[in-house]
Amino acid sequence: MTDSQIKAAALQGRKGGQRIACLTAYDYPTARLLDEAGVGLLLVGDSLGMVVLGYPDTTHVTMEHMLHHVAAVARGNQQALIVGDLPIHSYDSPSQALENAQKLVDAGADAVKLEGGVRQADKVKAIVDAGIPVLGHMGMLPQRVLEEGGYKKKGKSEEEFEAILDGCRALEKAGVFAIVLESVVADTAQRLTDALTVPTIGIGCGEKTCDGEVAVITDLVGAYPWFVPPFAKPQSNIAEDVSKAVRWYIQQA
Ligand SMILES: Nc1nc(=O)c2c([nH]1)NC[C@@H]1CN(c3ccc(C(=O)N[C@@H](CCC(=O)O)C(=O)O)cc3)CN21
Ligand SMILES: CC(C)C(=O)C(=O)O
Ligand SMILES: [Mg+2]
Repeated sequence: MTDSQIKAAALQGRKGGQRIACLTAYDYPTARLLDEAGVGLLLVGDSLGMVVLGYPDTTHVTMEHMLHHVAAVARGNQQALIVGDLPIHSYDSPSQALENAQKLVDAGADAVKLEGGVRQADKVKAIVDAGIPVLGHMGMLPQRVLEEGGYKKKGKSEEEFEAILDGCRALEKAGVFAIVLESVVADTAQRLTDALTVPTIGIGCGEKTCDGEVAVITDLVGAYPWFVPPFAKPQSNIAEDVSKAVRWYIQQA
């Protein structure tokens, strides 16, 4: 087993046990701070398109963007498992998915994540068969925000629960080591967590309905005040600190 596979398997082994705390990171200083604080999984999310690059959503993110930020995060990290998001249209076929997953790994990622279930199972299998760990992502899929006309909660009906479960089961079968559940109503997220053999990692799924949590680092520290999802629980206000420091600087210059 490679180092990356060992780390992914260790996280997978935490199903129902020690909780999994994950955060996004997009640059060297943040990766270094989070790794040194003991975060076990650093996600270089395509959310960087919004909170770092200023695009209105994640559909503008390219492989070039991802490679640039994965490399920076890898330079700041020692212990954590680094997961790189495959951006929209970088995994339209199994061969393209594998080629781009390998590029993320060459840039410093240990694993990759892609959005969707049944339709993506063949891509996941191609990547896993090549020895690269894959994290699944179900529920609300931000790369489909334009088709869906917004960010909508998922898993509100029995049919939606069944559809998400089918997708998760296809991902499990294809070999993912865990699955991110995004914006799934709390009781559905809990039922999915109970039904699956791999750990679930929740965002916007309520309190402790999953085996772990992931958050966008700028939401946690209050560094991007212009788009904050309703479930964010900011623990500091970096935006205000920066404004204050800069106003002081202008004043005394
Ligand atoms: N800064 C930031 N934080 C994130 O968590 C995040 C991003 N950006 N960009 C990519 C996606 C988009 N995310 C979002 C965006 C909006 C909602 C939201 O408005 N949720 C409502 C939906 C209610 C409905 O069903 O209509 C909610 O109440 O949860 C949730 C997640 C999560 N991701
Ligand atoms: C919100 C997480 C799960 C993500 O995919 C991202 O940050 O891009
Ligand atoms: Mg993402």
